[in-house]
Amino acid sequence: MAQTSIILRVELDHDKISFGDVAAAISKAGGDITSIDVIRPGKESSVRDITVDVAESAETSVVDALKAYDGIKIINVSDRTFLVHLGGKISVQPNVPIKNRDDLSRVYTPGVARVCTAIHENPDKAYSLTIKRNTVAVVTDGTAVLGLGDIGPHAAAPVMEGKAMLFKQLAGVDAFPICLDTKDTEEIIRTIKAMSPIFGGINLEDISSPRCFEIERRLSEELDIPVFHDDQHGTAVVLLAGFLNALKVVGKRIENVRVVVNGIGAAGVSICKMLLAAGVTRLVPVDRHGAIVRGNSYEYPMWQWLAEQPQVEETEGSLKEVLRGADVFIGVSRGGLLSAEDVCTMAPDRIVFALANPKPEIDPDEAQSHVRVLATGRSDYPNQINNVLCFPGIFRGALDCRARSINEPMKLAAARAIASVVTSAELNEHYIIPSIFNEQVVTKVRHAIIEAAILTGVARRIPPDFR
Ligand SMILES: NC(=O)C1=CN([C@@H]2O[C@H](COP(=O)(O)OP(=O)(O)OC[C@H]3O[C@@H](n4cnc5c(N)ncnc54)[C@H](O)[C@@H]3O)[C@@H](O)[C@H]2O)C=CC1
Ligand SMILES: CC(=O)C(=O)O
Ligand SMILES: [Mg+2]
Repeated sequence: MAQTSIILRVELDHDKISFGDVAAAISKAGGDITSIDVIRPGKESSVRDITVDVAESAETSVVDALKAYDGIKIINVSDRTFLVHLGGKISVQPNVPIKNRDDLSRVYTPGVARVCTAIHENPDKAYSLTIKRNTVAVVTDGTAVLGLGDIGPHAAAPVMEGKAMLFKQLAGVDAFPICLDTKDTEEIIRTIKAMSPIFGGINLEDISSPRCFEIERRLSEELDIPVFHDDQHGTAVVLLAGFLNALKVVGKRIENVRVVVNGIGAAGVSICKMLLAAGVTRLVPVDRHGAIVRGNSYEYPMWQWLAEQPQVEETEGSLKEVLRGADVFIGVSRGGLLSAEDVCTMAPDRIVFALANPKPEIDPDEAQSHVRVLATGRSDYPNQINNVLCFPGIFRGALDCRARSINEPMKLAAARAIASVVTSAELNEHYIIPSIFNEQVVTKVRHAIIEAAILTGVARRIPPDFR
């Protein structure tokens, strides 16, 4: 069950209520007290901050239970998730201090002019003399933010700031969130191209399909730095890693399994492509209207491409109809589409990847006892399939070897690297994918990316540890 943590600031009238009564009321309403701070002690009354872990669904019950008591005044209820967002989550820090005029004249005018001239004479020097070497733009237009949809560029910012934090903490990459106030494909392409000189790579994020395909394709062709739409390829890379390991757990072979992928948008298209490249022979892509079927015609080029692949089935039907007998379900659509009854129609030893965020396609608590392997995009359940397992290492590797692009062999190598972090001795139903805090993940993905970039000729520099 999804948990949250709240801080209740309360004033207690000691003649009317004891702290023991408050603790009992919180516990009865489903809360678990994890810490207590006395903010203002006093004989007659006191003010305390009580931190409570509680299921998201029971948050209001805890507050309502306390309101029912005489002698307790609720001064404030803070949600700890909101508290970590106060003032934004990142900032820019200088690498060198400016302590005197001499420092000033070197980091800024007049000294800086000589450095500008050197870059003007040799643009490659931008990599050694500016932040370009280590900086990635995380760019969105706010049109497909998590599973929340088109919530706009302002509302998308907390996700992009979060990604920037992860880039830095996990891989030492400086990433900057850019939230564009336009949905126009050409304007997005023009804007990203115009700002690209300062960046060593472009991570596109939460841009809805089908525009995201054209934006990525054009930018990849027109820029000489890597452009990577993480919702497409990051998700597909991590999914493939989990998929390969899940098949090992249930003892099925990739060429025999029937796979249903629901939601053929940014993530779904890339997942289908990667599954086919990895050897899946029976694929059923599904979107809102039902299965995408071999031989039919479709308005979106990517759906049309799928309908022309020999591995795509000819069976028409709704999601629930085509799910019958499937070995694997992969959802990258929206939350709450399936029930336990639906997944029970799948083949024995079923594998379910319910990846919609924040609410999976099926409630994990409901699905758990009916499937052999369950994975979601969430951090509060085992087997978290999240592109954060991939993008820090991918960009660390791409920046270190100054890759021109991130190609298919590099993505496949990254997927295998992630899968390999889980050893056969460790592999089980609840551990098909490593934790994002496993330090081997970034190291192995970086190594795989550089190796594949060198082999495929897109590396412009051989990092010292590869010489
Ligand atoms: N766990 C992870 O690492 C990731 C999860 N996701 C999640 O996957 C979902 C989709 O993300 P994107 O591909 O970026 O969005 P998108 O907007 O590009 O694609 C969503 C697709 O789902 C389809 N869809 C919507 N409702 C549907 C329904 N009831 N049945 C079948 N198809 C339906 C839409 O028509 C669209 O084609 C989101 O919930 C997102 O949070 C996306 C990327 C990474
Ligand atoms: C994880 C992610 O990128 C998404 O849900 O959109
Ligand atoms: Mg995303």
